[in-house]
Amino acid sequence: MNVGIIGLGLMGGSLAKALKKYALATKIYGYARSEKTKKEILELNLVDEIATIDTIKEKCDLIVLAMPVDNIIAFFPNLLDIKDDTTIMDLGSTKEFIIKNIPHTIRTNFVAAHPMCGNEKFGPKAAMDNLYEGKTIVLCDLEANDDLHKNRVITLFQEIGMRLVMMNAHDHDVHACYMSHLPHAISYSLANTVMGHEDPKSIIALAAGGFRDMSRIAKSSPDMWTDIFRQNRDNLLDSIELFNKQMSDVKKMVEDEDYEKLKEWMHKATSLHEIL
Ligand SMILES: NC(=O)c1ccc[n+]([C@@H]2O[C@H](COP(=O)([O-])OP(=O)(O)OC[C@H]3O[C@@H](n4cnc5c(N)ncnc54)[C@H](O)[C@@H]3O)[C@@H](O)[C@H]2O)c1
Ligand SMILES: O=C(O)C(=O)C[C@]1(C(=O)O)C=C[C@H](O)C=C1
Repeated sequence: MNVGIIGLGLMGGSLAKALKKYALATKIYGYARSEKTKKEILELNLVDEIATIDTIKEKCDLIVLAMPVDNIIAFFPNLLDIKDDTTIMDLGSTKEFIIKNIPHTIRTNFVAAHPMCGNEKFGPKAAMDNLYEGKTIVLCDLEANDDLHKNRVITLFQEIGMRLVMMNAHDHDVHACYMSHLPHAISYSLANTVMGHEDPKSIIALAAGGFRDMSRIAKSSPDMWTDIFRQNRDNLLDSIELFNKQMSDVKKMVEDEDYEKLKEWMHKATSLHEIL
């Protein structure tokens, strides 16, 4: 099968590497907008050929949309004339808004996927070996897909060694909010809190595991995360409200010097480690 990847950053570039490693594609085509990115992608040997959108539509059995979530939606008009047997798949971190915006004529071709793996790096240089192996891939609303498209995507991720989880898009967005989007909001908030208070020298000198762990994802791409927060706005607002309640609870316990209650509250939180 020929595969075309639109957006060759961390996720698209790493998928290209996995396709090569497991010999899952006859040929990998890549599409990028700028000459600089095209050159970078070829230098990194991520794809076999940089191609136009028309060539990708003509040659590819599977087209992967691996760009920020608003750009995925903006790209749909380019795909209205794909062949019936061409599969489209996205890797976006949100699902409900993307699925609502798929033109109905290509709905059966479009498989909504969200790999639960990644890191804070971005751009073609971030592409890495073995990003997907052993990780979870969430596939949403598969009942809307023709068997050909559904099975093509399922087989691909099974061959890479991913764990498949099927879910409806609404539930996905609620869970992805608590597992990923809220943690990013908290990490960005922590980074801004500390940077507004500490100078770079003390950050370098004193930052040990705790701050590094909590702030790592604050280095993630603002372009990517602004789109995610916009698309999952309602769930994010609900989760921030719950988080703020926890912050005011801890503030009150410390203010009141209610250390017994505080310890109980911390014990409850440590029980997360029985699950994770
Ligand atoms: N980073 C993660 O940990 C992670 C994990 C799971 C899913 N995702 C999702 O995967 C998608 C890609 O994320 P990423 O981390 O690879 O981002 P990235 O910034 O590393 O890569 C995205 C690439 O797409 C390119 N691009 C943007 N718009 C384009 C367009 N219209 N045409 C062609 N190229 C375009 C950018 O130039 C960039 O190279 C996003 O939708 C994101 O929500 C990310
Ligand atoms: O591990 C990280 O650093 C990530 O940001 C990966 C991560 C997350 O866990 O939040 C980020 C976005 C996703 O859509 C899925 C996974």
